[in-house]
Order: sequence, then C-alpha cells, then structure tokens
Amino acid sequence: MASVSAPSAALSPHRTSASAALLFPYPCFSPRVSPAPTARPRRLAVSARAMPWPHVLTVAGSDSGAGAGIQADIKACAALGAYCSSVITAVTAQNTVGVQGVHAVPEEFVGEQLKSVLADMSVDVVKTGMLPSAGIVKVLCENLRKFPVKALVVDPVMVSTSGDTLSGPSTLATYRDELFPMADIVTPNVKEASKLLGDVSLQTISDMRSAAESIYKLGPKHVLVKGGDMPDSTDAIDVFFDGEEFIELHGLRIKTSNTHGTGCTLASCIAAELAKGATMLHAVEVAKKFVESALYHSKDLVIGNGPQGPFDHLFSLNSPLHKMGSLHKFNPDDLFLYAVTDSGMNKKWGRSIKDAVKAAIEGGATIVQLREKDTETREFLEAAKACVEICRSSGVPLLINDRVDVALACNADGVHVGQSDMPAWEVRELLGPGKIIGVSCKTPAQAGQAWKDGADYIGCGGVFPTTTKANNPTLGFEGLRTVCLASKLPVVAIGGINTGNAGSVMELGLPNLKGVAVVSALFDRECVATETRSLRSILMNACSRS
Ligand SMILES: Cc1ncc(COP(=O)(O)OP(=O)(O)O)c(N)n1
Ligand SMILES: Cc1ncsc1CCOP(=O)(O)O
Ligand SMILES: [Mg+2]
Repeated sequence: MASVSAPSAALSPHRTSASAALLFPYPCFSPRVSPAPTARPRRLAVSARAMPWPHVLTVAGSDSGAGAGIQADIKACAALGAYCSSVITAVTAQNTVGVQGVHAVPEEFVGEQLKSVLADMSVDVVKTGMLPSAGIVKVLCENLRKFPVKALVVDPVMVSTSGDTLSGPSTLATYRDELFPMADIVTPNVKEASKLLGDVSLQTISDMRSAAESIYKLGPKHVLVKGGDMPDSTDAIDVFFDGEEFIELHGLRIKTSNTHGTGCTLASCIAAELAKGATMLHAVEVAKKFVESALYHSKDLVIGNGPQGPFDHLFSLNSPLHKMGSLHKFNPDDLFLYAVTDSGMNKKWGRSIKDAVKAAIEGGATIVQLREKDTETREFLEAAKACVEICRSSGVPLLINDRVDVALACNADGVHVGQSDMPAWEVRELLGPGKIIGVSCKTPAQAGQAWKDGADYIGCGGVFPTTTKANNPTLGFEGLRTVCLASKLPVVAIGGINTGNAGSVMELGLPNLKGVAVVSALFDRECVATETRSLRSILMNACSRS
C-alpha cells in the first residue's frame, strides 16, 4: 500500500488551530436549485467534475441498531467532511442489548461490491471493520492489489462491545498474514490486541506498548492499541507506535454507557482525516478528540433499553455552541508566548483589539487571550469574532478572559478564569471537552483543584510586581517554583514580565513551565509586533541555554 501522503500545508506544533479549521471544512450543502439557462452550461459541468472530494470506502458489517458498523462509519465520515461509500460484508441483527444474528454476505458478492466502487470512484482510503471470514479478507486483499488506494485503515473487529463474536478464529491468520502487511494503521482495542497475539494478558500501559510493537512486526506501518477498556484508569489512554516512537495519547474518560460504535467511529475518523491529507499521528489525534466530543455530547442520550447505547456523530449540527471548527487539540507548547490584550492600553495607543491581535501574531505570539475588562459586551463580541478569524487563519489559539458567554458566542478556542470567576468545572460543563481552559493559581492547592476540575493549563503569578492588575500579590520565583512543582498541568508565568526579565523566568528550568503571559510589555508599547518579536527571541535564547 502506498504510504499516506504528507499534508500540503505541513502542520507545526503551533499550528493546530488552523489545521483544525481546515480539517473541519463543513461542506455547505446549499439546496439544489436548477440554474437559469446560461450561455455556457458546459463550463459548470467541467468545474464540478474537477472538484475532488475526500473519499473513504468502508468495508464492514451493517448494524441494524445503527450505532456501529457501516452506519457509524458513514456518519463519522460525514461529520468530518469526507464522502463514504460502503461494501457490506455481513448483515447483523443488533441492538443496544447485543447481537441477535449474523448473516455473512457471500464472498463473491463482497468482491462484486468492491469492484463496483473501486473501479469507478476515486477512493482515497479504505477502512475495514467486520470481516467475518478468511475468504472475505482474501477477496478484499485481491481487490486492494488490483485497485491501490492511498491508505488502508484496519480496525480488527472480532468481538462486539456486547461480547458477541463477529469474526471467528479462522480469520485471524489471514488478517495477520495478508491484511496487516498492507495496512497503514491497525487499531485494535486491548481485547483484540490480546487475541491477535495469542491471548496474551494486557494489563498495563507497558503491556500495551509491547503489544503495539508485536503487532507492528506483523507488517502495518502504524499501530494504535486502544486502552478504553483498561481497568482502573481515569484517562482513556491509547498507545500509538510508528515503528520508532511510542506515543501515549491521553483523553478524557467520559462517564456514559453510550459507547457502542466507538471503535468503528475512531477508525473511520482516522480514515476521513487521511483522505483529507492529514499525517497519521494528526489523523489519530483528531479522531480521538472527535470520539471524546461525540461521547460527551451524547452522554445522556437514551436510545434503546440495553446496557450499551449508540451516540450522536452529528452532534455539532445540533449544537451550534460547540461548532467543530474550533475542535482544537491543546498543545502545552502553545503557552510559549502568551499575548493578553488590554482595551485601555490599545485605546491609549490608538489601535483596535483586532489590530493589536494581528500585530502580536505577526510578532510571533503563540496564543492570544482577549482580556477586555472595560469593553461593552456587544463591542467585545464583535471584536472577538474578528479575532477568532485572524487567529484561526494563523493557527494560533484564541482564549477569552472570564466571559464564557462571549467565548461560546464567538466559538473561541477556550476561556481563562481566575479564582473568583466561574469555577473551571462549570466552565468545562458549558464548553465541552474540545475547548481549552486555563485557571489562575497562586498555590499548590489551587493547582490541584484546577487539575481535578478539568483545566488544561494554569497561569501563575504575579511573578513580578505589576500595575496591570490591581491588588495582585507578587509570588516571586519561589512562589512560581512551588506552584510549578506541585502542578500536574502545564504552567504559564504572568505578572510584570517583560524583555528585561523573561529570560530569567525561563532559565528557572522548571519542566512544566511552558512560557510567559504578557500584557503591558506588548500592548503598552508603540509597536506591538516589534515588542513581541524581541520577547520571542529572548525566550528562545533562554530556552536554548537552559
Ligand atoms: C494566562 C493568564 N494567567 C492569569 C490570568 C489572570 O486571570 P484572573 O485571575 O481571572 O484575573 P483577570 O485576568 O480576570 O483579572 C490571566 N488573565 N491569564
Ligand atoms: C492578569 C494578571 N494576572 C496576574 S498578573 C496579571 C497582569 C499581567 O500584566 P502585565 O504583563 O502587564 O504585568
Ligand atoms: Mg478573571
């Protein structure tokens, strides 16, 4: 199988927001209106054919309850903006209780479906789900050799989440010998990984790593061992292996019984992202975030009477407050140069909030917070919407200070709150798991609470005296060090930081101190871009020294 092509715009660690915007290009399905006759109708036809659309072919079983299988795959691809064709390998009678019956489609007819789709349509990525017999696996491999695609995603579905067998032991050898060597990624959960490796016991993250390595040796280019079923863990941890490096992917474990179809959905999302041109790791990260968000938004859904319900893949269509456009995987490195605006300072220098943000980004700010204490809500929201656009197009996350309502209305990437603002856990309830939440902390206890509440980072300060925030106690280096050492979350230092002292803050060498947040040193100056550039180069030099 040809390897996955790199995305046309390389994704740097600081550019996740822009990539998220690109990755969720909600296709605008305008109603089909017959165009009035024009002089050149042929042109329209030509340009329509010239527009390629990311295309995933799922080769899987039908789930009559529509939570998993083909139905989940189509919904997941639709949600991420990819077209999804389908080759059905089996029809299952299934609901929220379990699998009541399986009717495998004859091999020849699976082959006929494959040929129909692959010979005619430009499929980018093939994703496999339930392959009920060794014969069907072989037919698939033959067709993939005849009609090569950009990538093959193999979800080795063997047992349903209800515990029913979907693919017998006789297919295992064919999976391992024929399909895996063609795969770009294989995505077993721990139970499947254990089965694939002869019922080895997988209890720990270290076991998951060993399993990923052993499966990699069977031939796929990447392996993702999913740890959602691991006991006693508060996070949902998956292990990704590319043959060189193991990456642990941490996610929130959402408390819900509506988890039927998560495996199919994750693999389909990976396929959709690959079809759109993402790199493998990025595709996996987006897919994981998507599943987490879908589970979160569907946690209270009631469909069926059984123990495991389906979830809503198209939640974003019904939930304008959680638009997918901002699904942003938080990267702690984004805290490196945190520009925090101040309306008073910008007014003093005769610039708008929007121009201030543009200049900070031009100078190299890696994250922006709108801290507008004296701006009327209407004006603030308008400015915030304009800043969201600027930040998205530059790949810089935009957070709103204090105002959860404004953040929701402008679909910002997150919110920063302090100890007297809305508690972080309430903010998380309102924003959902896909947004970034920062909390100001001056003590280890506050840092611990921020972690429990589901925050992504903490702001710690004032490190130095400041006139920007009234009555703000100064913690000094010792206070900063104490909080950093106690914090399980990444930290950004704030308060009185400028080009003269920023280097000394970073040179403290505290491992989770990821950057500095600055107001007056950038915005109470004539040229914001120049000041930001100077501060950035000081920070970079300090980091290279420490
Ligand atoms: C990055 C960052 N850290 C700390 C703060 C301070 O927030 P808070 O304590 O809520 O005070 P106000 O900014 O609301 O006055 C921050 N804004 N950003
Ligand atoms: C908002 C805030 N929180 C703690 S100190 C501070 C003000 C930082 O402003 P400056 O960078 O101008 O000192
Ligand atoms: Mg506040």
